[in-house]
Amino acid sequence: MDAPVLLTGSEGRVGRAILDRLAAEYDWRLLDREPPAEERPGEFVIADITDYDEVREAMEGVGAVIHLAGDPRPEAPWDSVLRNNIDGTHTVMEAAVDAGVEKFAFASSNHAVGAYETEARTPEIYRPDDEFLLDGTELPRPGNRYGVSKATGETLGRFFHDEHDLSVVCVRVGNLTEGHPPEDYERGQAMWLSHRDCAHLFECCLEAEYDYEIVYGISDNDRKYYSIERAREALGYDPQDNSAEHDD
Ligand SMILES: NC(=O)C1=CN([C@@H]2O[C@H](COP(=O)(O)OP(=O)(O)OC[C@H]3O[C@@H](n4cnc5c(N)ncnc54)[C@H](O)[C@@H]3O)[C@@H](O)[C@H]2O)C=CC1
Ligand SMILES: O=C1O[C@H](COP(=O)(O)O)[C@@H](O)[C@H](O)[C@H]1O
Repeated sequence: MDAPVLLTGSEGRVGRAILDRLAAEYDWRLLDREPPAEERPGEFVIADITDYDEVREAMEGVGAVIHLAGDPRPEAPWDSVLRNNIDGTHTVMEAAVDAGVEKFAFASSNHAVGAYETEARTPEIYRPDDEFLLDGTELPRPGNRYGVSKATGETLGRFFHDEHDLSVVCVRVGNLTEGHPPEDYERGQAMWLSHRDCAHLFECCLEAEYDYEIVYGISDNDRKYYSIERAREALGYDPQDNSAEHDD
């Protein structure tokens, strides 16, 4: 990818995991409503993703977008996810199409499918010997309004792909923590995404050729109920980390 890459939500946890490892690899254009906390690579645009004109201007000349900006709280109220996650994602995708962007990676979430974790299945599905596996072909099944907003973002991606030919990959990100998986939290260990694998996965989203994809964004954990096969096949994802290697 030679053209600039627009990274929305660059000041957040996922944005920093990406930039820590890929700062020198791309011509970055960073966008966040918060000013940068420290020096960042490339150009920085302070804007709100619900403002079409500001986002369209930031999109000029961009080849690919990694769209992270939004409210990441599973307990976020409807007015916030409606504005930041649904309207914001629609605005960024529309501006991308209008600017002729080729590729769009959308940070979806495990919470788009959280309600598959029924009482009957849990906690067994969080354990290595359980065979239950979601592979990205299942229907969304959110367990909260935040999950609804992420499933909606995936559907917006489908629309902008089918109607406007934008290449879209929706990454259902698991639980990103730095250095080691969440402790005393089986669910978090099953969906751990290390910083190293996170940066690699989003790099794959910038380099691979695809039409419309939904993939799971987790490390190669022994405990898992999300398949990473589609991410391997469609994107060339080759994760290096495994939460089991951090067991005490
Ligand atoms: N951290 C995680 O483990 C996971 C994150 N995700 C998704 O990844 C994305 C990034 O998450 P985090 O980095 O953890 O969140 P974060 O809260 O650390 O970062 C989000 C960034 O987006 C910016 N932002 C929010 N609303 C905005 C708006 N209207 N206009 C411009 N900027 C705005 C914030 O200022 C912040 O810097 C989110 O969409 C989240 O739903 C999904 C699954 C897991
Ligand atoms: O989508 C997200 O998921 C992770 C993991 O969910 P959790 O309910 O196990 O904490 C969450 O930490 C993150 O904030 C959220 O954006």
